[in-house]
Parts: sequence; structure tokens; C-alpha cells
Amino acid sequence: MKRPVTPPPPGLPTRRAARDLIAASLDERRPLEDALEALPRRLDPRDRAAAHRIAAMVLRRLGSIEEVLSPYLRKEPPPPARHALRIGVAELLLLDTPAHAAVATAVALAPKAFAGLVNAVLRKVATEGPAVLESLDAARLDTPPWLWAAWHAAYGPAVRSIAEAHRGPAPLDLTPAPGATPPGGAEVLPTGSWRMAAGTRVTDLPGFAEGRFWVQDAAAALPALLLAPRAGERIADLCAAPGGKTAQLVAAGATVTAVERDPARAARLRENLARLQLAAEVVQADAAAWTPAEPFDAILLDAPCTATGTIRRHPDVAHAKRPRDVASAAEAQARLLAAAARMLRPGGRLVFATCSLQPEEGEAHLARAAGLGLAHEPFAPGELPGLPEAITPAGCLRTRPDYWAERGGMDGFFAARFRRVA
Ligand SMILES: C[S@@+](CC[C@H](N)C(=O)[O-])C[C@H]1O[C@@H](n2cnc3c(N)ncnc32)[C@H](O)[C@@H]1O
Repeated sequence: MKRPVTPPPPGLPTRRAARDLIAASLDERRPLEDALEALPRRLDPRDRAAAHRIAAMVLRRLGSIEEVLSPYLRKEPPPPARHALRIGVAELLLLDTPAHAAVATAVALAPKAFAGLVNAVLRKVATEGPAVLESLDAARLDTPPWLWAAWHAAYGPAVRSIAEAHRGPAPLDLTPAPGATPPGGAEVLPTGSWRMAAGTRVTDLPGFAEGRFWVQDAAAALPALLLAPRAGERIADLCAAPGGKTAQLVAAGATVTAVERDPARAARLRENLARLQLAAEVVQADAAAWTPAEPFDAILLDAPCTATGTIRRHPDVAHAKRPRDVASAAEAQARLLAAAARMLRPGGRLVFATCSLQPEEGEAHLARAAGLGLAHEPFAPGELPGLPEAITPAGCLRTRPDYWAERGGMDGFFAARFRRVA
């Protein structure tokens, strides 16, 4: 007699997608955004969003999840079983999924040979896990040790508030087009950005299709603000896609050349500018090797970096990056800074920015500027309405995820202004 086939539990496609996102991030160190793009097209948008939420929670709280699991695992299970366990713990302890559903879907997700183990472990976690989780030093466990050490060296005891700021999802920040009015529910921040609750879908907001605003973290909007673009100036945006800062410069009335090396990202930059009805010359080129026909009045160099300031939005970054990535990003930034200095007219100004919390990708570049014919021109706290704490004693911009904590935080950014003197 045939045994009856048990139907798969509802919600399994979502968990499969979540597992694929986690595997891409942890096993292959691919960006979570790329893995999201690679999910099957047939997946319902709600399932896709739910998978993203689960995967992001696992990546955000990975250290705590591993700590909860460790007493129950005598041997290291293979990655697919480990991911099923991680998803199970996240759902049981952090996402308020009913226990029977969390356990049943994790068991169905696990390779057959590990279904019994996953079932037994998660049943224990369901009863014992909440107290264990409560007792953990989550900020420390959920931060890779090398990042904790680097941030402790750079920011002292604030490393703990930075780590705590990474625990929750980030709000949706928008940069308005000139004259646009904020959508209902928006908080207008002192620096001019609009802030919507985390989880708001930008495409649902009135004015999106008409290009009345674009998505950009409040901190990411500051480098272009601090460049203070003026109407009619010739400005280069050297690492431009997806174009949030290009849009700010064009909206201020500047004549903008946006340089982007990656062809797919250059295409996205063009699409974004078209939606916003803003015109810029888009050049697909390596900014470190490209020479403009004429020097620029001002340059924004938002250089590629390890993006450790964006872990709230991209929790995969914490696991994907290694100390050697900081060194190689800093080298690439130094090459781009030297190239940018050559493209500037005498007396022209340059804002160099990165979304990294690592000083090697920020403050350390100041020492190189003089050799490039650039004089550091400090920002004054008064240049940044409502955020004087983000201007360092040396006159650089340094935002951190724990700034404006009561409002929902902000990305970690560095920026410095230089003037071409030779
Ligand atoms: C931090 S992102 C820029 C974000 C952008 N400024 C914005 O506000 O939307 C860095 C960008 O620089 C591009 N990039 C990296 N190296 C480059 C190079 N050598 N020349 C030009 N673009 C480069 C990357 O493809 C990426 O799109």
C-alpha cells in the first residue's frame, strides 16, 4: 500500500527563497541585492518581500542565532541544514512566526537526512530559546569581531551604539525635487530629506512616477549638499550610479557630467534621470583613467568603498567584507582622488565621500591631499542644519548609524572638501 504523501507546509516557497538569499550571501559572499534579483520571476512579490525580511533578519542577528543553536549541535551540519536551522531560530525568536509553522517549514526546508535533527533542535529552541536570547550580548555577537575592533579603535565606546543601530531595519529616506511637497506621513528632516517608516514601498507613494523625489538615505544626501552646487557651474559626479547625487547636482541647476564605469549601472543611472526628468551627460568610463575635454568647476567623488556604513540597509555587508577589502578599497579611492584632482580647474572644489565607517576609507585620505595639489577646506558645523555633531573637529563630515537614533538613525558616511591650489 502506498503511504499518503504529506503536502508541503504553506509558506515553503518563501523559506526556500530566504534560504537561497542566505546561501548566496554567506556561502558565496554575493550581495543580497543581486541575490534578490536572481530569485525566480514566478515568486509572488509578497513572498519575495517576506523572503527578504527573513534573510535580512538572519544576516542581522547571525551571531546571536549561532549562539542560540550551538548547545544543540554536536557536529557542524552541512550548509543547507544550517540555513534551515537559522531561519527556524529567526522565525521562532525574532519574527513572531507561530512555533508550529516555524518548525514545520524549517523541517520541510532541510535536506531529508537532517529533518529529524532540525525538528528536535527547533522544538528545544522554541521553549528554551527566548531566555537564552535575552541573556546574550547581542550587539557584540552580531558584529564581526574585526569590525567591532576597528570601530572601537575609531569611535571608542560608541561602537556599542553603532552595533545596536544595526539591529533594526532602516526607514525609507527620500530626497525631494525642488518645490516638491512631502507625501502624507513623511517626517521632514532638518537637512531637507523626507523620512518614511521602514517598509514603505516607494513605488506606492504619490509623485514617484512623476519624479518628485528619489530614494537616498539622509546621510547620503549630505555630500552633494556640502558641495553647495550653484546654477551654471560645470560639475563632475565621478562614481555616479544609481544617481542620487547626480540628481541633487542637476536639480541645483549645475551642468553635470556623470561618470560611471559599470555599463549596467550606467544604464540604470540614465533610467533614473529620465524618471526624474533631469538631464546630465552620462559617460561610461573608468574615472581613474578618463580625461575631460575641459576641467570642472567642482567635483563630487562618491568613491566605491566597503560600504560598512550601510549595514542597517545591507546586513550582508557585515559578513561579505574582510579587512583586506578595506585596504584595496582605500587604494582604489586614492587613485580616484588623484584623478579627480587633475580634472579640477585651479580654485575648483572637490568633495570626496565614502559610505564606510573605516577611517582608512575616510580620514586617512586627508594626508594625501597636499601632494595632489589639494588644500583641505574644513566644513563648519553651521553648514549642516540640525546635525552639527556630524562635523568632526578636523572639519570633516562623519555620520554614524547611531546618530539621530530617536528618529531611526542614518547611514555612516565620510566626506571632506578640498580646493585645487596648484
Ligand atoms: C558608492 S556608489 C555611487 C553612488 C552614487 N554616487 C549615488 O549617489 O547614487 C559607487 C559607484 O562607482 C562606480 N565605480 C566604481 N569604480 C569606478 C571607477 N573607477 N570609475 C567610475 N565609476 C566607478 C560603481 O560601479 C558604483 O556605481
